[in-house]
Amino acid sequence: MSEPQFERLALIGIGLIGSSIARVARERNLAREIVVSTRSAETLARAEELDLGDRYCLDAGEAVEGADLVVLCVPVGANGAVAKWIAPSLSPGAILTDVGSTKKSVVDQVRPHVPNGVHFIPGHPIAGTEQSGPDAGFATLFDNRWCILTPEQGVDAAATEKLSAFWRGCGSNVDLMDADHHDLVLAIVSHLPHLIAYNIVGTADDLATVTKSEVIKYSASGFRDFTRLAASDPTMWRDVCLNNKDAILEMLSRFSEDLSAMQRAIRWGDGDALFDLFTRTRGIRRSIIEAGQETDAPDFGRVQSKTDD
Ligand SMILES: NC(=O)c1ccc[n+]([C@@H]2O[C@H](COP(=O)([O-])OP(=O)(O)OC[C@H]3O[C@@H](n4cnc5c(N)ncnc54)[C@H](O)[C@@H]3O)[C@@H](O)[C@H]2O)c1
Ligand SMILES: O=C(O)C(=O)C[C@]1(C(=O)O)C=C[C@@H](O)C=C1
Repeated sequence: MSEPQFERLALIGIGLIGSSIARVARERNLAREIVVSTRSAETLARAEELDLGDRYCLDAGEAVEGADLVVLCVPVGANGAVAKWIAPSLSPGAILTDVGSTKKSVVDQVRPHVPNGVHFIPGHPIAGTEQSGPDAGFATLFDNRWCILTPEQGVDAAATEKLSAFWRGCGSNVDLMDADHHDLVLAIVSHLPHLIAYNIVGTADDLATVTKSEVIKYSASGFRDFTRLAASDPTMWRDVCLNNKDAILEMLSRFSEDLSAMQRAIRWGDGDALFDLFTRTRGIRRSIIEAGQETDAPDFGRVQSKTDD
């Protein structure tokens, strides 16, 4: 087996994403030592039971001491406080990154705390599930998925390449882009679908005629796909909404316009408009499958694992 790329990997936050990184890093020898830190003693104990790391610390500052790679795996709104906490303990030359679903607000929160000589390179693996907590992770989560890095101008190119190689080691393809562009793209491909799912499941639940038992009984239909997304972690998605406000509002307003156009086509019996749209969207699904971006159908049999929040 080849030498690990990093001597000491510190994971701050050990939920779905942190524990998946721990598992893949261990399995593929990406770091010589893995240090795990999270804010609750109960979750940390569970991480230890699952043998996710080599050392476990409740103190995030202690966890990052001597680490050459530090990955923040906490809800996006928590990154500023964590960065402030760990900043005095970061080693010169270390790479500091994160996995947050939004990028501009993470940069704004973290950047002011980054000491000179530490390479801060924000990141986002476009891979996940509706589950959370340390039990939910798995080593193959990042296989064949994209990981987007948003290095700021002037960041050390060798550090960016080293982090890219780490994510390739995790199984991902890596793309680099600007943080604002990331937030706009993710608003449409990830954030809006989740908001639509939360909304449709909420609407169904509010309807007096659709009782909860009927929702469960008939949910082998398309509705079930929405319930999976709508089961995603409330803390994570609250933070995504609050931290990508402008791009999400822009996409919601475009979506509302298109929904009104569809409403109009239905009202006026414009079958051609509906048929053309449905044909276009079917083509998009087919091209995603051809590009190998769609793997298995969602596994509804997975057990819901718990998180500490
Ligand atoms: N779940 C996904 O599908 C997915 C995919 C890609 C990226 N992300 C991003 O990854 C990050 C982690 O998500 P996850 O799904 O692993 O969440 P998770 O709920 O499974 O784990 C979150 C971890 O952060 C810790 N934490 C929570 N609040 C904290 C706080 N205020 N201070 C310190 N630690 C705190 C928790 O104890 C837990 O260990 C988020 O920023 C999310 O946007 C999630
Ligand atoms: O597949 C899912 O369950 C996800 O929600 C994963 C998903 C996505 O929207 O694709 C969710 C948020 C992340 O930031 C990245 C990935």
